[in-house]
Amino acid sequence: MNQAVSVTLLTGFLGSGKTTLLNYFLAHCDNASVAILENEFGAVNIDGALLRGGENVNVVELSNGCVCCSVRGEFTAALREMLEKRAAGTLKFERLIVETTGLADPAPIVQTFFVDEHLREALRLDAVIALADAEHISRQLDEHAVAASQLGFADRILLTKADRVDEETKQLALDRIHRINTKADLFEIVNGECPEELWLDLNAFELTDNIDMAAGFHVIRAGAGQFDRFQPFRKTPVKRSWDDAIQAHVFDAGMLDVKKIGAFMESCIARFGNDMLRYKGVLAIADHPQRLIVQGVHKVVGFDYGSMWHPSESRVSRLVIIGRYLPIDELRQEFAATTI
Ligand SMILES: Nc1nc2c(ncn2[C@@H]2O[C@H](COP(=O)(O)OP(=O)(O)OP(=O)(O)O)[C@@H](O)[C@H]2O)c(=O)[nH]1
Repeated sequence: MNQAVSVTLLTGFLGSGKTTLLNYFLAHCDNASVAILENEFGAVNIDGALLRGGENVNVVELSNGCVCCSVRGEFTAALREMLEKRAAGTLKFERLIVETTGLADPAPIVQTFFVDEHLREALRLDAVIALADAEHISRQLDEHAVAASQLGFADRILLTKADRVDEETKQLALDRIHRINTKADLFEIVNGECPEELWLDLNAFELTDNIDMAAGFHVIRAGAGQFDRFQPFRKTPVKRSWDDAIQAHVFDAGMLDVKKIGAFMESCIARFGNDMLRYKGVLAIADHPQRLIVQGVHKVVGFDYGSMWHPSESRVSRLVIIGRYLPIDELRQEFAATTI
């Protein structure tokens, strides 16, 4: 049986540089056995034609709508078909990259990978990568709610086209992005030049025991061989703003009562699931030797016991919710009340 295929979801508003990034990757990774699922909004798929396909590259196109809404069934069907061909040996790929339309909300697409049992087994969603055009992102955020959703969902954000703007415009774009997503590391890339280590195989959806949150905000100019030279950009307190309603919230506590935390999660999801874009938690449960890992997208949630606590460790719980319009103070109180 084949191993689960790693899937990278590439999002970002229209013209943000998704195809350019893909082309750079395809041009520099000779041995990549990759399938690309392209979704173009409109009857003619232009991006598919713009991609430089190589011998090991399979481009599958989905047109006539956007995977997040009208063609979601087609999206699932296309994924299934690709997997069937892979199993039959007629389509060979070890990695799948899904390039969504610039108008797609990533939420329903991500959910597809959680909900569909067959896809869940065969595919492993690696990360959501969002591209943001330094020149236009501020205006796009003002005018299109989906642009904020794309950034809010991202595990990693790549700032493109900074070569086209002055330092002040770039700073404004960075501030704006940071207000929406404090969780994702941010890198600056120009013309798609990005080492694959920066956007592939990030394991962002792994039910791991570590939640590396709020570690700061890093910007680098990702040139050849330079990607290990991180330059911490800044750590500003998160400012709230009416138009950037998506926020990452971190909830910390000690040991939790399993029934209380279960009831809290259930009620939180029932009331606010639609506005909880993503959440992840590593929880310390009283009288249980293992970490409890929780992970979800909107109303789809999974719980799993992870690694054992070491006797010398202090058992602490951390839950991160990325969402919009959440009554955070109320949720903090409720979360705190689940401790023993
Ligand atoms: N100056 C500059 N131009 C860029 C950069 N990245 C992409 N572009 C250009 O921006 C335009 C749009 O890039 P695409 O890669 O087609 O953007 P996309 O996100 O695939 O666009 P959609 O498919 O419409 O969503 C192209 O003309 C690219 O050459 C960059 O870093 N700097």
